[in-house]
Amino acid sequence: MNETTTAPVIEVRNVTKTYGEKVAVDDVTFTMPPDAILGLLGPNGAGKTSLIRMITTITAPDSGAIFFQGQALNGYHPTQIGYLPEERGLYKQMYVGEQLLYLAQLKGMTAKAAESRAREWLAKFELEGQWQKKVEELSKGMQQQVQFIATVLHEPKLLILDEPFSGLDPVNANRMRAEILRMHANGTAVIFSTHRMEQVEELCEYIVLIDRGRNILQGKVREIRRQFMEHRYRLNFSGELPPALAERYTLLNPTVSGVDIQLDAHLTSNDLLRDLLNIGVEIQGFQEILPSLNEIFIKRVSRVAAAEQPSTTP
Ligand SMILES: Nc1ncnc2c1ncn2[C@@H]1O[C@H](COP(=O)(O)OP(=O)(O)OP(=O)(O)O)[C@@H](O)[C@H]1O
Repeated sequence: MNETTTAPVIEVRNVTKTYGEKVAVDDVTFTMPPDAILGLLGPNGAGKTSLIRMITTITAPDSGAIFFQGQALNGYHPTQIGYLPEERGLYKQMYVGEQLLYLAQLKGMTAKAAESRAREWLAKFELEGQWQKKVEELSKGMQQQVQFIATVLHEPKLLILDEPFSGLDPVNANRMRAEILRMHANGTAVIFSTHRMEQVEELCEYIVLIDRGRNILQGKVREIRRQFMEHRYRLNFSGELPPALAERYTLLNPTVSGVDIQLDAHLTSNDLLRDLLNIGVEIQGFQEILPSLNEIFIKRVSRVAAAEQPSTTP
């Protein structure tokens, strides 16, 4: 096996990018995990697109370096990448089929191979009747699916998808999600960029969280959620809650059949369960509450901001 096949698909090392005075990407370092879809997350203006534009060689870093399968990015690598930008970029006046063939040939495919694959892909999205339509005649969602097809047609090693589901109805979003997962299972590396944290939880096992140009958190989603756990449990019960419960614990979000229990850090879930049984709670359900990525993001950002506050002590 040669060295490049075992190297990570993308490695970003100490990359910085400025536009005039604006530092859009500030010393970002991360490596694509070998098996997981990577979620590139951050609020509007965080620097995600600036980073992606460097990975796709549209722009170059001011400092730092990006490696594709162990090689410094070069002019050949864009043919190995499929990029679906947030701002869709199809030629509106061109016919769908003609456009797909044109874009696939730019990525090095022959017209013949591109045509048979384009027809297969259009059929998957039930768009086979659109070959002879102009892009501007399609609905927004259909245009997005055509652009997705243009992104994947040349079977890139790396797929970069910026908000791919925006504007799609649930059926088409699910269809696209299934295709992304299928390609990933077949060995395509995927970077999924979004500010919609809940979508990341459905698709990604690994995240890189960017805020104001900086990488403020990265790792496996499950481990990050554990790291930010708050010893909080959701209890579902039947009947009345014994008053002793409220005397012993901090209770949150009560409803007629459920309540969240905040536990002191030195107690375990088994301690709590034992106590609930002793008190006489009729337990219907019991589950640890893991924080959502949204909550983690807000917490992490506020921690970073607090650490950056200038000291008020003289
Ligand atoms: N060509 C440019 N010239 C000047 N400033 C830019 C340019 N491109 C981006 N910026 C600035 O760099 C910062 C990062 O922008 P970027 O588009 O990378 O963010 P983003 O995370 O992709 O945001 P969004 O989720 O809104 O797409 C922003 O403050 C933006 O205004």
